[in-house]
Amino acid sequence: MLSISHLSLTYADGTQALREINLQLPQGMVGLLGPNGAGKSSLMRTLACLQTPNNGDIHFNNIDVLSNPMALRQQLGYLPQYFGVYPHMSCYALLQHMAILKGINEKAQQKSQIEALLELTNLSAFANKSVATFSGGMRQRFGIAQALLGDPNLLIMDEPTAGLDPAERERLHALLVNISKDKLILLSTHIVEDIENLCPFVALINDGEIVESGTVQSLLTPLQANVWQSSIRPTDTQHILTESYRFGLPVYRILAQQQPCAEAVPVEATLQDRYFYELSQQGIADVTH
Ligand SMILES: Nc1ncnc2c1ncn2[C@@H]1O[C@H](COP(=O)(O)OP(=O)(O)OP(=O)(O)O)[C@@H](O)[C@H]1O
Repeated sequence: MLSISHLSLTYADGTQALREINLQLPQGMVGLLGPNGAGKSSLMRTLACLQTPNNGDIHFNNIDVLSNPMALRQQLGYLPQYFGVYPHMSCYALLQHMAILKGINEKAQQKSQIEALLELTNLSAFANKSVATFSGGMRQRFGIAQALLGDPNLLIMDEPTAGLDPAERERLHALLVNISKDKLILLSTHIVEDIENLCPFVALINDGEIVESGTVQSLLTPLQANVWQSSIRPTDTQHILTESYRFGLPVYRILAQQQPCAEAVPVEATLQDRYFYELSQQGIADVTH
C-alpha cells in the first residue's frame, strides 16, 4: 500500500536524518518505533510531503508521491508532533477553515463532518472555545480531529498519544482501531506499549535506518523461549535487556538460552524486549542463534 525505497534526507546543517530507508507498509495500523532523534518525525514529514528528500521514491497505492504531492494530499491526514502557534479562532471555525483547505467546500458537509469529529474527539462542549486557550490534551485531540477531516486513506500521526490522560489515550486507541480497517495509519512513538496495543505491523528505526520491520509476531519469534525475568541482577550482566522497576522493586529482563540465575523465570518475549535488543545489539552477543 505504501512503498518507500532508498529514501534519504540530509538537513542543511549536514545532519543525515534518513539513510536509505526501504519499507513496504500494509493497510491497517503500522507503528514506527524509535528512540529520541532516530528520524521518526523526519520520515513522517517527508511522507506527508512537507519536506523533500535528497533521494528515493515513495508510492502510495498508484500515486508517485514525490512527483505528485497534490494527489497524496487529497488522501492524507497528518498530525504533526508540534502545531506551533494557534490562531485565536474557535475550535469549530478553525476546523471549518481546515476543511476548506482540504477541499470540503459544501457547508452541510463541513457541518456534519466537524460535528462528528468533535464528538469522536470529545470536544463538542468546547466547539466555540478558542483553540489557543486549550490544554495540551485538548490541543492533541483537536489535532486528531483535523487529521481525520475528509476521511483520509493515509493517516500519519506523529506521537498521537503525547499529552493525553489515560482515559483519552484509551479513547484514541479505540478510535484508531475502529477506523483502521480500510486505511493505512502510520503512528510514531517511543512508547512501546502504544504499539503493542494497536499495531500488528511495526518498523523499528534508529539513527535514520530501519533496523527491523514486519509483523509483531515475526519480530518476537527469534526471542521466544530466550527471555527471562528476575528481581535479582544476574552476575553475567552482558545479556540484560532492560532494568526497570515495579512498585519500587527492580525487574530485570534477560536474553539467554539458559536460565541466567536461580531467580530467573522464563517469560513471553514482548516488543519492548525486541526493541531494547535491537538498540543494544552492537554491545551484546547474539544469543538468539
Ligand atoms: N530541521 C532540522 N535541521 C537539522 N537537523 C534536524 C532537523 N530536524 C531534525 N533534525 C535532526 O535529525 C535527526 C532526526 O530527528 P527527528 O526529529 O526526525 O527524530 P525523532 O525520532 O522524531 O525524535 P523525537 O522522538 O525526539 O521526536 C536528529 O538528529 C535531529 O536533531
